[in-house]
Amino acid sequence: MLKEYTGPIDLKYMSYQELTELGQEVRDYILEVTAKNGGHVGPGLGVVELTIALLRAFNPPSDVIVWDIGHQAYPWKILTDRKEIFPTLRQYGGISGFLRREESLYDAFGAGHSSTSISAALGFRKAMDLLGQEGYVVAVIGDGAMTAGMAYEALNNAGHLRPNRFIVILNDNEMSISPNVGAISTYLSKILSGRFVQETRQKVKHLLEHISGAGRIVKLTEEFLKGLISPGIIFEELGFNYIGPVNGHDLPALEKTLENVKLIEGPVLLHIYTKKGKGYKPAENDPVTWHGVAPYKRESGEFIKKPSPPTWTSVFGRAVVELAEVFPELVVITPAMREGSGLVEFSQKYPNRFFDVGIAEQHACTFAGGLAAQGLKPIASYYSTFLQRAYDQVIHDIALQNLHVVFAIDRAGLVGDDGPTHHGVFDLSYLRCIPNMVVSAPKDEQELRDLLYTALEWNGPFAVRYPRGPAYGVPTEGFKKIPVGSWEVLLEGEDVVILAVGYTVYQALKSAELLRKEGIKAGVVNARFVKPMDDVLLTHLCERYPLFVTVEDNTVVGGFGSGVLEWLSQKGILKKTLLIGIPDKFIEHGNQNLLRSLVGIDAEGIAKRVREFVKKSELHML
Ligand SMILES: Cc1ncc(C[n+]2csc(CCOP(=O)(O)OP(=O)(O)O)c2C)c(N)n1
Ligand SMILES: CC(=O)[C@@H](O)[C@H](O)COP(=O)(O)O
Ligand SMILES: [Mg+2]
Repeated sequence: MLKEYTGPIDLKYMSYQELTELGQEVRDYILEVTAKNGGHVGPGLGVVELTIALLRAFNPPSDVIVWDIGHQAYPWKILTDRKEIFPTLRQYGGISGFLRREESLYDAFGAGHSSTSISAALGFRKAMDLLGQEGYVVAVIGDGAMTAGMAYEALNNAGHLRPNRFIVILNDNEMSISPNVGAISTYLSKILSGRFVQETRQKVKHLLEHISGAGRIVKLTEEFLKGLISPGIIFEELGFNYIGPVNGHDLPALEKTLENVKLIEGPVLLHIYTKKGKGYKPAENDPVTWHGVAPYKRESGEFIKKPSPPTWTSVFGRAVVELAEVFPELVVITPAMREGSGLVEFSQKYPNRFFDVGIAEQHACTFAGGLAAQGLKPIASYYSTFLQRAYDQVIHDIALQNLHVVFAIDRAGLVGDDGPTHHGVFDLSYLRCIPNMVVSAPKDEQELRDLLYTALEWNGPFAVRYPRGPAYGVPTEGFKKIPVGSWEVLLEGEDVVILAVGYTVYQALKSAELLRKEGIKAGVVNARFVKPMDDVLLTHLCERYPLFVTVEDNTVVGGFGSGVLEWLSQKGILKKTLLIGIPDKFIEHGNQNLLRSLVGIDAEGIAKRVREFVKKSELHML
């Protein structure tokens, strides 16, 4: 089926039996490719029927389908126009693991971060109305993504605008990455389990038994009018027509529902239920692990493990468990990233001190602010890229009030296969400019532990950022307090000094070795505090070295290097300075180390730039 498949038009002429076969082949293909490349497995397997139904009931690209996040859209890629190039998924130069407008006309709106689909779809709808364009607009959003405020901002606006031909499909698999959390998730589960209807019957029975005469009729009518009987009361009250729940793996039922929904006036919320990982037993049985995976053996579902040092994430996870004993006031908050942030052990050992708040980065931050204001020591754990969502909260709710919130920022720098939506390459720039904020990055595992300890001993907002992937395997023990703002000279030199941050420190050290073989004596400094900087050491370095180089895995725009230039300017010092970091453009997806080498922040790249810099300065070309 899939071999001969040429595009969505084919789907319209297939029988349900053929479509079932095709669906199976799509699942096989996803498994074949992700087994080699890694990627998001469970989410896509769960929406194969939905994708087919959408492509049969609608006519994209003139009908607009907006997928939330896009991590579930592998079937969409295969069945629209990327069947042949699907094996390049998440490879450098290949197709993205998310949807991107530049990749295909079928990808109406790019994403990677969650809960944007309803807003974007509403924008499409209004634009099409104003331009007099026909067609339907559909947003597909998961139950996890429905924990984010942005989804409700959009529903609120849509319920007010009440557009026609506007459909939100809530794909409910009762999972975020972890099992989904929150009161809305509980409410949705109640609908799926049929408990809503049962409980409603109980309430009606109670009314019938306990209220008599005319009062009974009035009360009953009232309750009916309040919409007590509709399982989708929340959505109905927001101005949507609620339809569901519908089995999202029953293709004929799904398709028929979509055809009916097309006829309804006003916005529609179609609630479907699906199984994450559908059709692949390992993923069905363990949807948390199989949300997103590294390469694996398809037959057994075993992971292909290469020996490597512990990840930065696991070092953080262990550290917080130990720190919880030292600091009884310590509490940890995650916006839906318990597993990815290494917090499973903490959540199990200290369930009362752990808060998964759902995909709610803004709330997580201000919630941490409240906890801190009342005397606790919150660690707000974020992926760098997702902290972007909470920028105003960091400034307005935390820094302005100088509250003691520790921001543990994982996935800083280039993350690799997820690409530009997920690279954490802006945090140094966006945090450095906030008053009261301490911004730090460890060179290795022990320093990560020490910085976390230092942060908990501090009093005010304190960020510690560290990269994705394996650290170095340096032995770790205990915790020590590091003087805030202090840097560390790792290697003395003469010709040039390299001031490096976080991941780039060891790369700078290696580059200095390479340069030494060529007669260039480079000093290396671990600039573990991006803010405040080491005033005393910097003054000394200015006297000692004719040339400065700064290195960071953050954008060069407004990052650490810019901070050094600001410092020099404030002191009135003219110093030839080279800034090495992520260039001012979005970096594509691909292997993490490949990307690091392509942007020149690995040892060879740093050595090359420093060599050219030193040569130019010798020739007085600077
Ligand atoms: C703003 C933001 N925060 C966190 C994430 C990480 N993340 C990716 S998928 C996901 C779970 C989404 O759950 P759901 O929407 O139900 O989709 P499912 O994976 O169940 O299909 C999370 C938390 C993200 N992509 N964006
Ligand atoms: C889609 C999404 O946002 C997450 O699933 C993300 O891909 C996880 O990344 P890590 O693999 O770095 O945890
Ligand atoms: Mg889900």
